[in-house]
Amino acid sequence: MEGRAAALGAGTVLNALATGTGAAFGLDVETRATVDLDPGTDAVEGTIAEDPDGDTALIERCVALATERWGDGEGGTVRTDSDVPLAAGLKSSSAAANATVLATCDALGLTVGDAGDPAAPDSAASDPETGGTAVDVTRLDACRLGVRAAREAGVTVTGAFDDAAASMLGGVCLTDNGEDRLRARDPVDWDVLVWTPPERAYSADADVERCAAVAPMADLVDDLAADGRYTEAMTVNGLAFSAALGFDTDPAVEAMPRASGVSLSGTGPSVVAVADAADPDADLDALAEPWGDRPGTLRRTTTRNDGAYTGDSP
Ligand SMILES: Nc1ncnc2c1ncn2[C@@H]1O[C@H](COP(=O)(O)OP(=O)(O)OP(=O)(O)O)[C@@H](O)[C@H]1O
Ligand SMILES: O=C(O)C1=C[C@@H](O)[C@@H](O)[C@H](O)C1
Repeated sequence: MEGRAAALGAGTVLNALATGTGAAFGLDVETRATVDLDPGTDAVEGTIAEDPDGDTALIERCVALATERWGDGEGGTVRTDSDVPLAAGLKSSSAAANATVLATCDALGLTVGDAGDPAAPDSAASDPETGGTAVDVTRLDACRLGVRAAREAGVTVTGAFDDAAASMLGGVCLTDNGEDRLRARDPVDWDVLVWTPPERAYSADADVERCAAVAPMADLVDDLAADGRYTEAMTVNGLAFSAALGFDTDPAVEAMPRASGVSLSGTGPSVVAVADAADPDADLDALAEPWGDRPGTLRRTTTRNDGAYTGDSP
């Protein structure tokens, strides 16, 4: 019983650590999971290809919760391999959890889709009565199970349903992380430049009190995002949370004349700049020059609106 799936990394519009409301958008970087279920055991053993000594508790918990919910409590093995760097602010834990839950569904022979989720991308074709496709598991349910696993594994502060929804569904997802509720989802088509400094920052270690202090700015970012002004929202978010978490704001200042929006992603350290095709001033090639002089890596990518999938391709 082998199953495979992949889920997206994501960038931040609004960090939820101040108010519990967050927003993130799917990036064209993937984490893939392969799950092999064994009905003869309930033990799960995980491996992270890029980090053989990495903590596998999250992905092991994802398999256990998924077989408990949709299978017969089978154990087995799970392996992730990823283009999303760990602890870099690009939502590696959300991508790993989503890919693992979906790969477990795939191994159980379940169909996964968006039936019955009005906010999800293909819900219009979801009703069997009207000729749509019936599914066994919705992607949002799978996403919520991964968030539960992340809370139980202690790798998140709020549950990070914003990151998980963007990783699972693609597009910009605005969420209430207290209730694991998707408030809004919007497709976006941006070019993206990501600068990842050499250091790493685990979300679970972030200074939550400092983040709470910038709650009035988070409310402003929420208002901008709710109006669909995502690029301005992310720039305000980046300035506020860089200040709260002690990150340099110079990369953002360098980006502002050359990007439609720029933000510290998650709890850092990556900084993500986006270029909207309709913005005549955005020029990520020009931004790559000053950012390229900084230590660390530069990555060019785009947004994705399709999200996570089972099997080997979307
Ligand atoms: N590719 C992966 N495969 C398996 N587990 C992972 C993977 N990435 C992250 N994890 C799990 O999630 C934990 C937290 O990782 P990390 O801090 O990177 O997640 P994050 O909160 O999404 O942060 P960031 O947004 O900075 O990437 C890791 O210790 C590990 O247990
Ligand atoms: O652990 C968490 O709850 C979070 C971590 C960061 O990625 C944030 O960007 C996100 O909004 C919430």
